[in-house]
Amino acid sequence: MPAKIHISADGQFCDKDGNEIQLRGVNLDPSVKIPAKPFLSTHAPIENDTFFEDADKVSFINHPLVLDDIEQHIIRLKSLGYNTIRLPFTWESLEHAGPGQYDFDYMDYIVEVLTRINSVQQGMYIYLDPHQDVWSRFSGGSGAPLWTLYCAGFQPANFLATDAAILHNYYIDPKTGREVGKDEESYPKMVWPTNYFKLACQTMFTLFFGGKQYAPKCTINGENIQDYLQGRFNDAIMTLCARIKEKAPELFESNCIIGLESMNEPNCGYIGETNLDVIPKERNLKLGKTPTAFQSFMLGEGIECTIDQYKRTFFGFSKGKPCTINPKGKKAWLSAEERDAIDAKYNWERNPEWKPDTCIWKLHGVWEIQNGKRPVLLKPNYFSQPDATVFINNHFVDYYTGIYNKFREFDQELFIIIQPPVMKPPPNLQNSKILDNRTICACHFYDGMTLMYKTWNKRIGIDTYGLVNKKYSNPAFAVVLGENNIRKCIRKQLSEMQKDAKSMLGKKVPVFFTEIGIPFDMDDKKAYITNDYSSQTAALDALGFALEGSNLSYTLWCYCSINSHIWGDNWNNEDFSIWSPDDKPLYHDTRAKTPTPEPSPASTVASVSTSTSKSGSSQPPSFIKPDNHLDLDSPSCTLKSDLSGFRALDAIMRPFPIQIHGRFEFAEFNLCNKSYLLKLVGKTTPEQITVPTYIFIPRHYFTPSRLSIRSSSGHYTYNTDYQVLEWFHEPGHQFIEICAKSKSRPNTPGSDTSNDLPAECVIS
Ligand SMILES: CC(C)CCC[C@@H](C)[C@H]1CC[C@H]2[C@@H]3CC=C4C[C@@H](O[C@@H]5O[C@H](CO)[C@@H](O)[C@H](O)[C@H]5O)CC[C@]4(C)[C@H]3CC[C@]12C
Repeated sequence: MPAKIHISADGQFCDKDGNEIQLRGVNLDPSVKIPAKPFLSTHAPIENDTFFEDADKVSFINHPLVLDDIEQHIIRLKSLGYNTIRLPFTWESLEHAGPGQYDFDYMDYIVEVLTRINSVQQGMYIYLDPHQDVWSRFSGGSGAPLWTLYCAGFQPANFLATDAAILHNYYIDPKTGREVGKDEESYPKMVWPTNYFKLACQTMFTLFFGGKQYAPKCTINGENIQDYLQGRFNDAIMTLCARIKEKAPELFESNCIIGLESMNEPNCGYIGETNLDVIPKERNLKLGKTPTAFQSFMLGEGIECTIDQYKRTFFGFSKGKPCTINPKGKKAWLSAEERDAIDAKYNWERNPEWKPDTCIWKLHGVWEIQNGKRPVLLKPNYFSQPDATVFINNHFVDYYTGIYNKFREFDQELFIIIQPPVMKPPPNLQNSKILDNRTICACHFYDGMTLMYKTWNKRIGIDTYGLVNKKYSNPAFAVVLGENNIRKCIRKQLSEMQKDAKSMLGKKVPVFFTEIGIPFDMDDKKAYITNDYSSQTAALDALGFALEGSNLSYTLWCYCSINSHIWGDNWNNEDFSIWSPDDKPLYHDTRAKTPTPEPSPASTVASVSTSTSKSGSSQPPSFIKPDNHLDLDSPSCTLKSDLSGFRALDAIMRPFPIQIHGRFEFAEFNLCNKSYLLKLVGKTTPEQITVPTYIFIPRHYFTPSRLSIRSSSGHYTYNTDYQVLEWFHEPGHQFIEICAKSKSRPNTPGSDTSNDLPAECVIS
């Protein structure tokens, strides 16, 4: 059973004795965004209305994983040294049939998934993520059930005609099953987040967070839609938590489930928009059809509009030819007849003032149609706020208070992970009742350049976090030149995100990167043919370098068991999975490529003591043995843990301190010369040093007989089963440098052989 995770006084994860620990792992798995039965990836064409009509009958069982495959996936992840899983699930998967009609079969399947993960060797730490992207599948992403859109009065079947959302499914030719047109013309790369600025998603978030303030007429069964939606969402999450506790309480007792995150990437909707008649100057994502808010209200009411269109160019996004959209009589809103049927189905009674067939923003006097034909924007500043922090400190806090209270009623010891809007600091919660000592702050990081261009640009980079948070008077100042500076800039961004989060929540709150990752389909998917993953390796290594420099825990986005070269993660053309069954045939064990080690020179043989579990060496927390009978140095040895299928493995597989007997100071893994440096402040223990610092030293780089270690003090044991170095060091400032010796380069650069060898090192 993995040890319980504690939080130290300076906001680091630690064990009960205050030894710092790191959480590393993946988001498992993005397939939860789409139904499994029928299999409705975003490349399933929408041929007729069954997409909508049957949305209440879908099942998500088998997403995230097919039960029988769980063991192999978890073992594979453990071979990377990973100890943590972020388990996304969607509201839709729990409550697709209608409000309060839960899919208990799916919940029981999730219980089984958790149980099976927990039974693989010593299990994993798992936390739950109520995931969403741009509100729901029906508005171009994932998350909420279809009925939530009906609840707001929308007719999602008309989102295409009114440009209320852009859905990948509409860009698939039903005859060929392939995408129509060329990428940039039809469904551009990473166009799905533009839904955050379209009518459907922007309205849903405004209602969810600010319905009471902005849409007081929208009440359902006597409740404002804000309370109705938040209530249903929180109840669904808590029903899942309660079901897990009822069916498998041991998952909580054995430290398998460590906590719950708040809603993934919450969004402010229209809240804060100062002028609905223009595209906000500060919006840095403009791609494809880009209506202003007012234009999207008009389109939603079936009024023809000519709107801006943007293209991705070398210099960012530039305006192309405007485009005229004619909804041809269709509206994004339910007709009276349609709404009556929906209301009868879900037992909804709406405020009589809430007219059907009408834009709710027109209903609230934001705009009107004068003389039966002229649309006029009456209140361009309807959603405007005195300053940019109003949403986060009020609307978001109100929502977070709801889930916080419910979760704390359920459990006081589990972590609650607060997730602010993406790339933005959290609310100021110091001295607030909803900030306790089991709270973690979630951050997500994606490098704008890598994400939007799907390439690793070594020459030009952008300070994405600085840009998003308007830290520059001119966006040109956010540009960085040269790979080294780009790497340092990413490192600086993560550390600033951490600093900003701590300045809002206090230094005692740990910062956890619950999502960070890269697209693997870089350079027009060249690597899938050439097996040259150097761009991906460089991009991922830059993230690894940034994370380890600040001792940041993280779960990579993502591991997708059903990834394919053609459809990526089966969702909106994304391809972020660190592993793909389609990459298995491309795999060559890099160890096999390195020359068979020569018999080690006597001095090296004396450098590290290796042990297996049999030797009685203690077991590091939450770590597994890949295989019991592994003779690593036997020429015939192939790693039993199957690494085939990992992409950019060189950058994913990284040494890291699993548990520090003391405090972290600095770490850096150098991929080029395969060296790892760790600096720490060792604990002052009055008695003999008996507790080591555990460092994950992957065999992928470091062959036990070729380890070269230099340190400021102490002695080591290398546990080959776990790939873990146990370093018994002195108190105070210490360092350790671990290198993989090669035949041609016997010593660490800058050090001679004698320096390589610490006072006490033995190989058994
Ligand atoms: C010169 C460049 C073109 C400048 C780029 C500026 C902006 C376009 C980008 C700056 C920040 C970007 C956003 C950062 C984070 C995002 C969240 C992300 O969602 C999660 O990521 C996964 C992979 O996409 C996804 O599968 C998960 O479900 C999500 O939880 C989606 C993209 C974005 C909104 C990103 C968009 C582009 C910037 C605004």
